[in-house]
Amino acid sequence: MKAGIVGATGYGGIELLRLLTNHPQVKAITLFSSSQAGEKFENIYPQFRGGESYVLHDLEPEKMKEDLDVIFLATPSGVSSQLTPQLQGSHAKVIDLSGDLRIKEPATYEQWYKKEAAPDGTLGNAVYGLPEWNQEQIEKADLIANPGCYPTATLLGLGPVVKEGLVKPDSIVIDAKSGVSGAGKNPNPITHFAHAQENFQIYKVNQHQHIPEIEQQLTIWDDQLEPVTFSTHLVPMTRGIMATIYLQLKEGMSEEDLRQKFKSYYEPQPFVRVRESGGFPCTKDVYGSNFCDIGLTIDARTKRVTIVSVIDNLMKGAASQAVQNMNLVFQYDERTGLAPLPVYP
Ligand SMILES: NC(=O)C1=CN([C@@H]2O[C@H](COP(=O)(O)OP(=O)(O)OC[C@H]3O[C@@H](n4cnc5c(N)ncnc54)[C@H](OP(=O)(O)O)[C@@H]3O)[C@@H](O)[C@H]2O)C=CC1
Ligand SMILES: CC(=O)N[C@@H](CCC(=O)OP(=O)(O)O)C(=O)O
Repeated sequence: MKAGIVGATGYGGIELLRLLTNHPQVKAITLFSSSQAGEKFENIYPQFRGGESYVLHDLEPEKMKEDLDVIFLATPSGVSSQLTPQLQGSHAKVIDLSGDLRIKEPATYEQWYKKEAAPDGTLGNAVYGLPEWNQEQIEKADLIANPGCYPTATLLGLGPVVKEGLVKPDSIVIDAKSGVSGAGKNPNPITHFAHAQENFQIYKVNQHQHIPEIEQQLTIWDDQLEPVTFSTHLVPMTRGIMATIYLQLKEGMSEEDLRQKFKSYYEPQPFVRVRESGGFPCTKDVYGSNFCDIGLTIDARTKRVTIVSVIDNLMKGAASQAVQNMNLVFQYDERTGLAPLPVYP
């Protein structure tokens, strides 16, 4: 199979290249760059020296869709909405890592992203690529909207309780934290080292663009749910997301019964690991891997449920989830090429 990566010089693109070079079904990889075509990849990222040498290519949608079997778009929002329509209509499958194709309602996308939405024909074809919950649709898809990093951690943490209609509709609060690589390779005033190190900052309060993505999936599972409170914080670490989720159940339930529900949903899933009683994951438990680890408890005093869900934002939150989706689309075992265990410490 021949794969292409657009935005290969970005953080998501680099991780895709690392994964695809170790994928047994991928025989050729072409890298595209909007700013550095003609440059050798290893000259920009010397850590890739010693392996295959890649030259960055100009984007030529007509040629790309004829030559390639799968095209990953690891580009900022606003790119895929314009580029994907030009890539459709061939045998090539497209997997978009940006937020452009996740929100079904164009006006909602435009409200939260402040950008023009993709055309209806493109949005209508895009399948939300959360493999643990959407496998059947993904297997038939030509176009995948790879979930956002925060939504991946949040939705995997909420799926088993929301899908069964167990949650009080107005009770969900999501307190999320991310490492700095979540913001991509270009520093801004918040992610600049001198500001971010030894600092802890809340940002985009009640305005984060992942809110509509999270609510869209939650209301597919339970249409009675009301808007959620979702807060994001920047942590001075390179990778990792922790979503700490608080909610109330409609009816009393023992912690063990709740844990059993999570286990029965996720036992068949190779990349979601549910902790035993008293166990809560930290971000280093999944660093560099495609795992999502989940811990949970019920407070005996308040009856509130606390669910903790961690992922590596560049892996399960972006590149490795995209490869998991590619595996499902091409009918490979979904674990293919995703062997890496977490890097620790
Ligand atoms: N970082 C993360 O943890 C996650 C990121 N995402 C999403 O994935 C996407 C990629 O993120 P990330 O890799 O972090 O971002 P980066 O900013 O690190 O990289 C994006 C790359 O896109 C390319 N690019 C920029 N403008 C254009 C353009 N107009 N046309 C084509 N290519 C362009 C650039 O490469 P070049 O100049 O070589 O073309 C750049 O290296 C984003 O949409 C992001 O929101 C999703 C989940 C997690
Ligand atoms: C730490 C940090 O800044 N993270 C980014 C994640 C952006 C992202 O992944 O954006 P899309 O999924 O919408 O493409 C943020 O919170 O905006």
